[in-house]
Amino acid sequence: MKYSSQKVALWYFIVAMVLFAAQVTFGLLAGYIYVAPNFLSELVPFNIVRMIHTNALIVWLICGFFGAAYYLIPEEAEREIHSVKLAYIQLVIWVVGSAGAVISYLFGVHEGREFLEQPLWVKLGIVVAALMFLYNISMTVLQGRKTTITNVLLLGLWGLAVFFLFAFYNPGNLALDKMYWWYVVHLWVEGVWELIMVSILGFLLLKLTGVDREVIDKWIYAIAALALFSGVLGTGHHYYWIGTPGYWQWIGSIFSTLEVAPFFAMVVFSFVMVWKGRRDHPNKAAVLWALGCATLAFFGAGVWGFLHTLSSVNYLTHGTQVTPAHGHLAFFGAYVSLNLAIISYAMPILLKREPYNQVLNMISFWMMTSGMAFMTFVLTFAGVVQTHLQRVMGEYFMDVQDQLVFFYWMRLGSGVVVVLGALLFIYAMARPQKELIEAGSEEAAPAE
Ligand code: HEM
Ligand code: HEM
Ligand SMILES: [Fe+2]
Repeated sequence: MKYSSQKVALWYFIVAMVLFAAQVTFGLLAGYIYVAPNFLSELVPFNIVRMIHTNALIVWLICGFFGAAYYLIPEEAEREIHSVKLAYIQLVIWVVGSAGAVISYLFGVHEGREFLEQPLWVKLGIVVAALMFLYNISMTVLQGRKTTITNVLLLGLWGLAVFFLFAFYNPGNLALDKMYWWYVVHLWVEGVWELIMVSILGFLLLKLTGVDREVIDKWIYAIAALALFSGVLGTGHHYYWIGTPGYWQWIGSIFSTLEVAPFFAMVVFSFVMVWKGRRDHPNKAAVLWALGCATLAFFGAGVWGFLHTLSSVNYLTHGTQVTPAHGHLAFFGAYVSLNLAIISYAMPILLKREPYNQVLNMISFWMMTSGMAFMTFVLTFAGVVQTHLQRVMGEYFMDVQDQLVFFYWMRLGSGVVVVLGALLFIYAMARPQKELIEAGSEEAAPAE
């Protein structure tokens, strides 16, 4: 750790990991309700469990991004964070808001609109925390060295905050409501979050492989441009059936197909950097997560996204189990893995524990990855069967659901593996380093 204010990141990562554990646990609960529909139905109905699962996901991913920014910006800008105190106040607001949202949901208080269910006061809290954050990191960058990594990261984080503002606009007209809803949901994950992804990956590859900064910079700019070029009009793939004009079928199909390009470029980027890299970095787990992130994002977002993105295909698959098959692998590959990569890299340094025992971390990678991959396959099969029976043969929704129960059991099984993997990851990060303490090797210099 070069700058003492980087320590703030540690607390963001800890909060992120606690919420991560909660998120996957509620996923498991939702998966169990799918096979035992009456479970908890009076106490905490399925829609509330699902809400906590998806909201906790978004909240911990963003908390991880905050941590990543507080960790890497001092190193990139070559100065301490503008205000450490502000960063801690921001975290407190974040935690209070998250807890407030969960408690509200448990009492059935929410605003509807998937992913944006937070009560108004929580939404306002999110904006206040985001403003504090943007002010803090922007001041740090403006007064320090400006790099491609900080430029693109800042653009992504500002974009994240700006598009969230559409959560406050809730028109009564259902078509308009849906249109603006996608401004948040789509323009985040297939727009500005990709900028966050490529800049954090770029930072990790820079540190882990020792490749020249100029090379990394060119890739970052090219990928950021590709992401925005394809992703903005790619929003059209959500405008097929909501009452928007027919030309969206063409625009959405063409531009969202192009969205595969930035994800493919990120795979090439990561592997080429690791192959070219001169540095044999001791943190193999972080390298594994970084490569896994690019690869799984390509499959989850790119391949599984393309599967149902052409309007002629989406006409049949819209809202079937194909959608969560894609949603799970895309979120896991792109943004969960990204966070776990930067946490794997930064936590040992923040805790002055490097080189740490990475075997457990790497086992957790394979557990989570194989669990999520299996879940994706199972849901894809379920989705194909559902599409055929329900959309082609015209059978009733609930009759078809009854025939899919075998797939839902397998989804539950893979979910158990994912949750165990997640807990193992947290344990691997938090575990005191016995070997090191015994060997008295505390002076082992932490590699950057
Ligand atoms: C990391 C990036 C991505 C993430 C995290 C992601 C996540 C999601 C999620 C969660 C949904 C479900 C939304 C809902 O209805 O509630 C969704 C829908 C969809 N995604 Fe993605 N996605 C990503 C990238 C892509 C890409 C690159 C494509 C196309 C190539 C794509 C195509 C689609 C389509 C067509 C739908 C609508 C499914 C339907 O009609 O039911 N996604 N995505
Ligand atoms: C880090 C891992 C996970 C991520 C990123 C994730 C993400 C998501 C997302 C984005 C959705 C909304 C999907 C959509 O609208 O298409 C969702 C719903 C859901 N997830 Fe997860 N999830 C994860 C882990 C799990 C686990 C371990 C389970 C356990 C079985 C699970 C079970 C469910 C269920 C049952 C739903 C509701 C699906 C529905 O309404 O049909 N998830 N998850
Ligand atoms: Fe989309």
